[in-house]
Amino acid sequence: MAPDPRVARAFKAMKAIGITETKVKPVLKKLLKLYEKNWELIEEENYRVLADAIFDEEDDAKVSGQKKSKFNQEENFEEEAQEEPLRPLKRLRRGQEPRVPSSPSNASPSLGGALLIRPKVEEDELPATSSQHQSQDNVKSPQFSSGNGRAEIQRLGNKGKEPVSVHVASTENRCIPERSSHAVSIREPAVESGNLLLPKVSRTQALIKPKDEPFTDGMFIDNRPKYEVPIAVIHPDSIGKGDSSSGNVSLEERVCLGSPASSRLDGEHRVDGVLASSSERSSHELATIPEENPSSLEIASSPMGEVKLFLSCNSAVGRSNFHMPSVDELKELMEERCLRSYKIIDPSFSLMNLFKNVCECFLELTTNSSCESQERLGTVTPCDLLTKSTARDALLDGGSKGNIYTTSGILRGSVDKQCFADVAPPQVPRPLQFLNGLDDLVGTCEEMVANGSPISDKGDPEFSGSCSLVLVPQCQLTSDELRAINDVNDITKGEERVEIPWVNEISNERLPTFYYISQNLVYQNASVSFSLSQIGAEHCCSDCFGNCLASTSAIACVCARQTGKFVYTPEGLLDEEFLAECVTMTRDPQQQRLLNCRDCPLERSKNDGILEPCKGHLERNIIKECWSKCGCYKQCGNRVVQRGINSKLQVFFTPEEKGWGLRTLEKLQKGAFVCEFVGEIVTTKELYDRNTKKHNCPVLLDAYWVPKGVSKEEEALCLDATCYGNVARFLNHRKGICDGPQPVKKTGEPGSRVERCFDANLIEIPVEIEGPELHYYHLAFFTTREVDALEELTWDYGIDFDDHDHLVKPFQCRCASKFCRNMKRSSRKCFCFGIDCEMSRKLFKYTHAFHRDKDPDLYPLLDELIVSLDDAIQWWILRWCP
Ligand SMILES: C[S@@+](CC[C@H](N)C(=O)[O-])C[C@H]1O[C@@H](n2cnc3c(N)ncnc32)[C@H](O)[C@@H]1O
Repeated sequence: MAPDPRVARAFKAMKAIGITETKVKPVLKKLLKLYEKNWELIEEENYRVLADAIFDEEDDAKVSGQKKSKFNQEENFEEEAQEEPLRPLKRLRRGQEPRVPSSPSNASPSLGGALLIRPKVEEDELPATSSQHQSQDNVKSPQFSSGNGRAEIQRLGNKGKEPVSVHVASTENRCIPERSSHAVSIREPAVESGNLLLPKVSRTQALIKPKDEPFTDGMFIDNRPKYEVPIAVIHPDSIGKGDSSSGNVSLEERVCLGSPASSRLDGEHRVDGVLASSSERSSHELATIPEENPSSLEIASSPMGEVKLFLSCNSAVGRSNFHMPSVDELKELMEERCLRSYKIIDPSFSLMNLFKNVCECFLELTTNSSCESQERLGTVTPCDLLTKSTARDALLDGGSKGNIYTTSGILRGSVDKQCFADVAPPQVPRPLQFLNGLDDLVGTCEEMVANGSPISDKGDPEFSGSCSLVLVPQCQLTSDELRAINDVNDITKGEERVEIPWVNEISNERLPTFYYISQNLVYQNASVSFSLSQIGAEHCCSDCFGNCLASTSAIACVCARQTGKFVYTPEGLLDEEFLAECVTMTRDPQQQRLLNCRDCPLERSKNDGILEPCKGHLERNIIKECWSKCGCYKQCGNRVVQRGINSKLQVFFTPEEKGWGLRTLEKLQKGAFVCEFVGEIVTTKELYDRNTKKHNCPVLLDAYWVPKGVSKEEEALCLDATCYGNVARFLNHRKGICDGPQPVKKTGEPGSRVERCFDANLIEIPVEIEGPELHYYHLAFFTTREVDALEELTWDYGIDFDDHDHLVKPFQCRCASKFCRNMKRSSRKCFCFGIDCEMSRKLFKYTHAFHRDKDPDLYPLLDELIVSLDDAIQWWILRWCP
């Protein structure tokens, strides 16, 4: 008959750690019986229970052998010893001396009556006195024990399910009262073969070195069983007697770790070798571990008598208790993990696991470090914005779970993809940098494993010990790369009222480098002056008070006079009528009014003094906001743009090969202010002097050129956001939202030409804020319609893609709009009307413009005709043109 595969697996697992089948068989049999064939418990943690039971059996066999030879008696002992290995609990009474009565009332006060809460299964199957004896033994002999030097903890099944808990039942406070605030350094106590219940760290999964520490970090994870264990006890006789500061007094005589409350290893009173209530964390002093004794403990005490041990793991200690790990601590931890845990027992040893443990070790020891401490030690330099816990997640999960940058939910996954999809260091800036840094640590660790040699201190003598172990190398990222990484959660670096994160869900490309500014800055020659003396009262509503919008007469507010009404609603949205007007004026070719200047500064700049005919500047509506010189308050409803960005925005990498774009993370109402276009204020001349290829996103501030008759070079201004700019620099050119053929409608009706102009969901509107600097104004973007969350925000650059002499170098537009002006038409010959359809479009455009100016009466008729024809042509083009 084929062996039971589970049995075979158990044999195999044991074989891997050098235990023969002969040894396994009887123990396994007994365990199965004990656990009622609950294999899970046996298989758990790589057959830990089984391995332990076998080891225990071996130990006991030895002990019994010794006893036999010594006393040559106790005939029943062997029988008993044979039973014991079956119960992992047996460990707790190994080496026990004659048992004392089991009544809890007899428990030694020095232990507070440590009781062993056993699983029911044990009560059912073990002699009733057994557990009682165990606990009483421990009560009676409060000595540190670890048998073979290990602190021990056993998880057993309660009916095969629940772990054993060891409770400190007494509420007596065993702390030495009125301890003066002093530090005590205590060496590892001499241990005797065991009487005291101490937690045992699993051989296979030990993450924390158990040698000197009674507890493992794993114990403090909330959803794990809570162990209530007396860590150290004070002999009743020694209380009040001993000089607590005396180095001659033994540990058990002098120290009680924590109050009764803090002796519970739960919640607040975490013990990483440390017990302390969080409220008193600040008043501890630290004793240094003597160099020669790497395994000694650091003990701090507070005036309240609380004592705190700083052992090797501080991950659960609060920030204020930050303890920078020393070389010895790290070494101890590593030794335990690498030498003991891995070398001896773990059958599934792998370098990767080792590596993970190194990382975890490192992180555990630094998790609570403050930024300053990290900086001081030169640790994790490029990673300092990444929380240690997330770094750990990233490291330990290999990024599979994502969530590298957890502070922004939106970033999840994408950043993960970006950082971990590719192993190439430049594309995995932060985590890889971190991993690279740990290479050294791993190397050192491996060396240590191989040689058993301590880690050498090669760090700055000032930080001797710790420094050499914090082996994160010099930052290998360029400052640009670092900037991109650091700005991931907020490209504004705090310049705006809101954070604006970036995300790339498409590729590994990082955000281009630029300097975020939230206000326009003058580059060099631009003549922009905000001197208060220049701004007369006639341009400010000096007579207003409070909120201008609340005043009964809009005209009372000088600022509103320019538009004839307030353009903002009390909700801060653009007035619908005003918005519609702006849209038609800006986007509808029929409504656009192009104004030509005689001496166009733009043409002059472009052609180096050679005057070309002006191509025309769009006439626009302008908003005048109240400002500091006005009588109203800052909260006045006529101040919207100047308050800055208020929506949740995100820079993202577009899937349509448009590069980066901007989107909203929340629904935006129609007429909502989104952002201003901020950049360097440059003269058109300065702009052309720059490399025009690089600077392809300038914005002309030309709304007043004609009326004001701008002719001075320093007053012909543009905004260039290429190097210095705000989030608007990521706004792409309009994106199509219309699907299917558009019905031919009259102007202004849904589906008409105007409707198409809503292709872009933002519109730019000039805003005067500071004063009547007519050649300078702010350019603000407002939504032209309701915009859904995650929708890309776009505006119509107003590019004439056919005009190759344009300031903005045309790009291959991928707006996807049916009405895209950059449709590839050159090769398209259309046979509608027997002419090239590009030509036909132009023809209609110009005819229309001509007739509108020349013959207003003809306009409505012509308009309708053109709309019909143009739509027909476009429909034809889309349908039939090659
Ligand atoms: C103001 S920037 C917008 C942000 C830019 N996408 C980026 O990655 O930084 C303008 C540039 O974006 C690209 N772009 C904007 N709209 C586009 C569109 N509809 N189709 C293709 N490219 C576009 C062009 O390269 C253009 O020069």
